[in-house]
Amino acid sequence: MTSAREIIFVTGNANKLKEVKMILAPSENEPSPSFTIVNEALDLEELQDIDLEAIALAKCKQAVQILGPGRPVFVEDTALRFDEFNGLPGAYIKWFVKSMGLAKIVQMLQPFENKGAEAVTTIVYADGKGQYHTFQGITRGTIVDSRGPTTFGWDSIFQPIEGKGQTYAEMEKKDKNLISQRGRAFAQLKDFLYNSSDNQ
Ligand SMILES: O=c1[nH]c(=O)c2ncn([C@@H]3O[C@H](COP(=O)(O)OP(=O)(O)OP(=O)(O)O)[C@@H](O)[C@H]3O)c2[nH]1
Ligand SMILES: [Mg+2]
Repeated sequence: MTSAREIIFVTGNANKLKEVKMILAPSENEPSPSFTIVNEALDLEELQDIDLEAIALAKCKQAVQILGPGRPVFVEDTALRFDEFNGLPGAYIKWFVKSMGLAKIVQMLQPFENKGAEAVTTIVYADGKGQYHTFQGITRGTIVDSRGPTTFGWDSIFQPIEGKGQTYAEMEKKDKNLISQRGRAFAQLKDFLYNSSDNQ
């Protein structure tokens, strides 16, 4: 029996890792994949840019450089774009959450009627043969006063349009994964990895 090929997910974010493992796992009637996901919690430098694909690609190239070529690796970068702010904070949301806290982020939109936002996850996968592949998922929603546990980033202030009026933080993980930007982006990576062993 040959052992499963390892694919490395480089992230320092335990909440992302948990969701991604769930999303990439085989569903009930799917055979087990020929790979396993392993985590490397490298602290990668992040490009300061508006271009989400450029940020994720730079992150992945850095991971390949650190881990060495020939190993399949992926990273993801997640942004929260406010309509009223022409897409900002975008990838900078991490620093807004860290420095200001959720209540002040909600307050930033108070003068405006439009509380629309979109969550975007951009994945870059390096296939071990020198090719980079990009996948992106988007979920639209509204910024609301914090509801639910505040254990993951801005989950408690983002209410997806397609949910049942709940914030991400109030939803069961499996329900969040069905409609989330991460669920959508990783469904594409899953398809790509499951449908050809050449891709690993
Ligand atoms: O409420 C949330 N629901 C989500 O679904 C979600 N996904 C990411 N985030 C947060 O948004 C920033 C992204 O920054 P980010 O992509 O650079 O991540 P990170 O630096 O934490 O990890 P990584 O870069 O090592 O993978 C970080 O503050 C994350 O905590 C989320 N918050
Ligand atoms: Mg990061």
